Amino acid sequence: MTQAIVVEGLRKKFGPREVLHGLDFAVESGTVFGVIGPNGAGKTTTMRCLLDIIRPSAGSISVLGQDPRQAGTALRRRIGYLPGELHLENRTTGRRVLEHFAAISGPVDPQHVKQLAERLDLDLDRQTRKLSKGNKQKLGLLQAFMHKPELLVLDEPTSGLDPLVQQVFHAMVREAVDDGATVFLSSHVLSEVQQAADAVAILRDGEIVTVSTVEELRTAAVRQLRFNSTGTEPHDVGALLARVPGVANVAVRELKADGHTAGTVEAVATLSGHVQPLVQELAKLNLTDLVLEEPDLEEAVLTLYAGQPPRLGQSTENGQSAGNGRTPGRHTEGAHRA
Ligand SMILES: Nc1ncnc2c1ncn2[C@@H]1O[C@H](COP(=O)(O)OP(=O)(O)OP(=O)(O)O)[C@@H](O)[C@H]1O
Repeated sequence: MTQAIVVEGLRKKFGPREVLHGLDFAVESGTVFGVIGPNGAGKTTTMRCLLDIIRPSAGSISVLGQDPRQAGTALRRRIGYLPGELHLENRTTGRRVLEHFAAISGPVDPQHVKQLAERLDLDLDRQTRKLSKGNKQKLGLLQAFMHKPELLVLDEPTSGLDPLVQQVFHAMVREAVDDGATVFLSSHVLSEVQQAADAVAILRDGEIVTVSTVEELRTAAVRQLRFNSTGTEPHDVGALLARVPGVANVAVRELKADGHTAGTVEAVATLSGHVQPLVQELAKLNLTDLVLEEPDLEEAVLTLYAGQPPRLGQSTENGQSAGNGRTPGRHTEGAHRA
């Protein structure tokens, strides 16, 4: 697999203040890579460096096999960029804006533009000054996708879009990837990224905290567990749960007993990590009810934002993910509460 983006040791200073502290990551071609981080983490700055809108203070960047600082407009044409804020002239229409961008980005099929506008439900003949925030965002998306670029760099792409249009956007991303494109997108909330991304990098204060797949975040997150069982004493249920790795916060109580037979035992606990060891132990019980809730990924990410250190020994001295954070597939268990 080739790599559409390779970033090594990326640093950016604005005046004396460094806001990116040596980022290392790579994005495999034909995948969706999401960067999430709170406001001010450095997502936009990273994207602007990739596009050579601003220049890094140190480090190297390769985009589609080229150094953006050398490659100029030829590389720019192969990229579709949605900036965080699209600056539009007031006295023009969406159609004129797209014509302007098409002149820069190269040949655009008018039929494709028409289809995208229809899917996004965007009136291209409306004056841009009359466009709502969501409609401006649609126009921004349209100009990023319209020339079928090899790489899409999308800064907070779902911002301002209603849920139906967000679904259209996710379909557009899937289709672009099916056609071989690579997508690099940012968000400050995981829920927007988790639907689209193969790999997620969490950026905090100009450093990558972790790069992992959504599946790994899911495994690292804490789930609530609740079940009822019959024919077992509460302390036996408690002992059984104590044997399961990742189970914590256990509370067991007997719901009813008739004096002759053991009643129903209700257990609540939290689980972080893999479910299989739990399932093996639970199979020994006579369950009458079982709920294992969806993991709270937002909470897992917020824990990482809050600066809880990684737990799997993957952190290097300078706080970055080990192995350059390059491989989707590594993760930390910083999200574990148990
Ligand atoms: N041109 C600039 N001059 C000075 N500081 C800047 C400039 N651009 C960004 N910064 C600072 O760099 C840091 C990172 O900003 P950046 O916009 O990259 O964050 P972000 O993760 O995209 O946040 P947001 O979600 O709020 O857009 C912030 O502290 C910001 O104030």
